Amino acid sequence: MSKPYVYLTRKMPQNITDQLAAACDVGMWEKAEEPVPQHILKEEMKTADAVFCNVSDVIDKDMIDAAEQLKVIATMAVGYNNIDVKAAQEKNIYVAHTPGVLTETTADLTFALLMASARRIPEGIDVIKNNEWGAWAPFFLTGQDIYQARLGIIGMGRIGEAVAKRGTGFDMDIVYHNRTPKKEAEQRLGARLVDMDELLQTSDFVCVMTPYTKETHHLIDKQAFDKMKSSAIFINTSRGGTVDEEALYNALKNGDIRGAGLDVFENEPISADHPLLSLPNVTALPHIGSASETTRKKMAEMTANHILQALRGETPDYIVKE
Ligand SMILES: NC(=O)C1=CN([C@@H]2O[C@H](COP(=O)(O)OP(=O)(O)OC[C@H]3O[C@@H](n4cnc5c(N)ncnc54)[C@H](OP(=O)(O)O)[C@@H]3O)[C@@H](O)[C@H]2O)C=CC1
Ligand SMILES: O=CC(=O)O
Repeated sequence: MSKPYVYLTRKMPQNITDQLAAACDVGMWEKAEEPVPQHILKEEMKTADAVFCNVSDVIDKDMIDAAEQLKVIATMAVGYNNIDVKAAQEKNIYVAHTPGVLTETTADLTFALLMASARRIPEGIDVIKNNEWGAWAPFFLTGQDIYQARLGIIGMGRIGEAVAKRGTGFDMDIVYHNRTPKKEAEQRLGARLVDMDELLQTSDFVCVMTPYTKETHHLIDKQAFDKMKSSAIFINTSRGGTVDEEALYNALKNGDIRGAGLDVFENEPISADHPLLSLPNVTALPHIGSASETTRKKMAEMTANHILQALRGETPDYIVKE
């Protein structure tokens, strides 16, 4: 009997392909830093039993409908907005993802962005590298205090809570907005549920940690920036689409808010000539929230394991339920 066929959309380490090869025939896009072209992925999906994908692969209804024997789409990510989950469910195809394992690593990066933006660290680095460091000056590169500031978290889920926990170490006053209250987090972190307007109007740091859905598309728009304090710093490590980037650019340019720390963009990779990147008060990173070696290895192992589970006829440990 022939083995099931799994297709990996990026080059993965040998231990991962070995793990899969013990039970499957393995096909792989051999480049680690370049996504597989859509037409190749669609062709591979027609005959694959399993797909090992990531945040940059768009897996739409057409591709899912054309798949003849697909049993699982396993993404090496917690976010799955790039996959048409409904179309997969209609064909009883599992969509598996990697929640939890990347929570602390992503919270670390989110807090790093917050600190870098507040204390103008990229600008300081540029000053040194460009040989622009003159005499000590009383108000040179003065930033914003983090300790005892108000941290507003939109989307108090796994990562939101982990960011809030870091905030407690800085004696921050934590408020959050969610569709459902998080009583346990409130007690543990001293966080307070507020409505969106109060969060936007009173927070020193506004941090978005929701998934990207129809409901959160451009959740942070011109009206939202208008409500924020002119000293507010906006942090986004969720998905670029939760924010209207043109409104963000205008808010930063006009001084409606003080700065932004961004790990995600509407179009990734963002082009170097994107207007947002011309602003000194933007700290931008290339979607590296979960990018520690340990965490990425765990995510890859978890993804491979989900595939093996589905191909054995078991339900993968973490499937998306919508
Ligand atoms: N930059 C990076 O590299 C990474 C980015 N991410 C992003 O972070 C996201 C969150 O991950 P994780 O914390 O594990 O997910 P969770 O599902 O644990 O948390 C998401 C939270 O958002 C809340 N939420 C959902 N919709 C809304 C809404 N419309 N308004 C307000 N709150 C909302 C949910 O609560 P409720 O439903 O009750 O409202 C939930 O508490 C991922 O979906 C992904 O997009 C994740 C990892 C790395
Ligand atoms: O963006 C990364 C993810 O895991 O989601």
